[in-house]
Amino acid sequence: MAALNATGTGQKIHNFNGFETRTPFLIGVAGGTASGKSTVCRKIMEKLGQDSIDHRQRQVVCVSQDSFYKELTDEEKILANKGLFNFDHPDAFDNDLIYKTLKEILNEKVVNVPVYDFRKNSRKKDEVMTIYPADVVLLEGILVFYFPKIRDLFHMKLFVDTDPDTRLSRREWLNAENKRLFRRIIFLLTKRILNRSDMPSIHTQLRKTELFWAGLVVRMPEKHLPKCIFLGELRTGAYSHGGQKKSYKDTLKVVLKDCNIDPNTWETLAQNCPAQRSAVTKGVARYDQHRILTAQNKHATKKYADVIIPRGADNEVAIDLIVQTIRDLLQSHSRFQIQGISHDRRIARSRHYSDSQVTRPH
Ligand SMILES: Nc1ncnc2c1ncn2[C@@H]1O[C@H](COP(=O)(O)OP(=O)(O)O)[C@@H](O)[C@H]1O
Ligand SMILES: Nc1ccn([C@@H]2O[C@H](COP(=O)(O)O)[C@@H](O)[C@H]2O)c(=O)n1
Repeated sequence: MAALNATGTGQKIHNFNGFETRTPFLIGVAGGTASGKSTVCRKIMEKLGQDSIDHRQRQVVCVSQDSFYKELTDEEKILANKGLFNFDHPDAFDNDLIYKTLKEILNEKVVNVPVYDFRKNSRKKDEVMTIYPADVVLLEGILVFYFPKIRDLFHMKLFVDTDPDTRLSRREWLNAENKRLFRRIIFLLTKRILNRSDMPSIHTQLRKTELFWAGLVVRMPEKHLPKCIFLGELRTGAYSHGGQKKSYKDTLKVVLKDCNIDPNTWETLAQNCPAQRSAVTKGVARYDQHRILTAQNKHATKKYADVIIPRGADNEVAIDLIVQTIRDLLQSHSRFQIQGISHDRRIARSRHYSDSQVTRPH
């Protein structure tokens, strides 16, 4: 499957399934949330004996797309805390940084990738993960095949295909008192139920309710308490006591934009109940349509995979085949071999390394 040509310059070129590539060999691992992407990658690393090697010396390294979640704006943070931010959308990731990082990895550069804190929906301050040049680099994530520019960088594409009910029923999740996992369970559960009953997503329903409620507040007589609280703040952009700045105004603005309604003319529109109802109904339908299309595109990325791994990490046969392919790739180098047979590479590599790494790849 994998062959090697020696060039006049001593550079090694793989010939893998008909196309030539220099090391490192880039493998994309996609699949739904909790399908077992990380577990499959961990197993691959273990079977290749890479997990026990110092991270600066590894021939195979694994990076997660999760490291590239974008920093949220203040408005988005408020939405995220309410469970209204869609972390499963391709634009939730810093795709330019993913592309730049992969290009640097392909050029055998030492790269630093952010470390993501799911509890804070934010990158960890002052912490990065240093990826040292390796021969095989795995990038795992829910949407690594979504954008053609990134997808085209992979030499091999794997898709971990675990059915949604299994993903949902992973028992460890239920024991974990962890906000992120809890959110994922709720997300998968509601998605399953809503898909089966052909109802709009929870994101869409929440947006619809929020906009109808916001319209009602606009039409209330001036002295009514909800109007004083919400629209007082909306008009002046004031701080709420002990709360975040302009929270109502900002979240409403994001929801209006999602539904293609102009926030500047919203109050005028909301004074006219039938007009507001019609605009909200249309806007929400458009939002839901867009959400469905994105979800379909996301799901459709499976078609780009070279290898589909049913049952995820339980599929030892598939994992062994992938491991053997990587072994073949590594062993086709004359200077070094996997599992410590040769040390030439470590010596040759040592001049690249700096001691600046803060954390290690998993
Ligand atoms: N084959 C499996 N059997 C049982 N539990 C699994 C299996 N694969 C993964 N898990 C568990 O399911 C959860 C999600 O797996 P993970 O590999 O993190 O998925 P992903 O990276 O796709 O989100 C983890 O708690 C993991 O231990
Ligand atoms: N702040 C965040 C960011 C992402 N998520 C969810 O995590 C899932 C991706 O994780 P994988 O382990 O499956 O790669 C994805 O479904 C996001 O919705 C989150 O909950 N909070």
